[in-house]
Amino acid sequence: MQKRFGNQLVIPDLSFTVNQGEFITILGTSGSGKTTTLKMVNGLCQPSAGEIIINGQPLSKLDLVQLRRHTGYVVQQIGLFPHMTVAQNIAVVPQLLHWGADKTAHRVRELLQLVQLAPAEYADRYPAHLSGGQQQRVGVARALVANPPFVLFDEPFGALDALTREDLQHEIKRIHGALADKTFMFVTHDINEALFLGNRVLVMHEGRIEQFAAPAEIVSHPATAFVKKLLGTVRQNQNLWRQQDD
Ligand SMILES: Nc1ncnc2c1ncn2[C@@H]1O[C@H](COP(=O)(O)OP(=O)(O)OP(=O)(O)O)[C@@H](O)[C@H]1O
Repeated sequence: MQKRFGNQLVIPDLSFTVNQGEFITILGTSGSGKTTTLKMVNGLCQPSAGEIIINGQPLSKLDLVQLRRHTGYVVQQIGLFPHMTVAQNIAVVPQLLHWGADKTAHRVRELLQLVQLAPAEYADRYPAHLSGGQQQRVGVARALVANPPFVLFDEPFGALDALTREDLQHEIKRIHGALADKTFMFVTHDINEALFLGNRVLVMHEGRIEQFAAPAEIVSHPATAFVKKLLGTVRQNQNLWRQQDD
């Protein structure tokens, strides 16, 4: 597919296939088109040319309710409604889908347990009374509530401190493992995060794919000069720390 904003060709040519149950990370520098790609998969913006096919069906043929069922979306800015409790925030999509009160309450409890926020303690709190990491856990619960086959993450841990971030990286990997059939697509500009989380990593640069492969393959056989340079930044950091130790 292709994406153009005005006369700016942001994504000249992008084509890839994701299998059900994969955890794909999309790694790239700022402005490489990662968010735009995710938004096209989510139906929030349309490709200028080309098509996204889900299980043989073009995404453009789905209506709004089908789209909401089809994807969960977690973003860095979290976007929890401040005047709603944690439980009410998680219940937004069930309300849109007209679930009954009992089914919704049961599902909210189940999700809070999955993201390891004790329902008795957290269900009735307001977002302002949660840490950034806890808010992101609620964001993940909200994205999973309607059991979508796809869950998209746009730099969800970007604003968190290093330890909370590491904690949530392990959590999200555990959650993906616990929900065996779900497809996760996770945008990040952090190479360590991309290599740790993804079973395959899609490396993007200027709207094109530089490499789409398993982390071990990327590390041992970087396909392009750009990928080599990215890997080089990790080694450079390691060298920096070593110098600090001396
Ligand atoms: N609605 C829009 N109108 C015009 N240009 C846009 C729009 N959205 C994105 N762009 C441009 O498209 C390019 C890719 O943006 P995108 O947000 O997809 O990059 P990204 O890889 O996610 O970057 P970052 O890591 O900084 O979020 C950028 O040059 C951006 O300025």
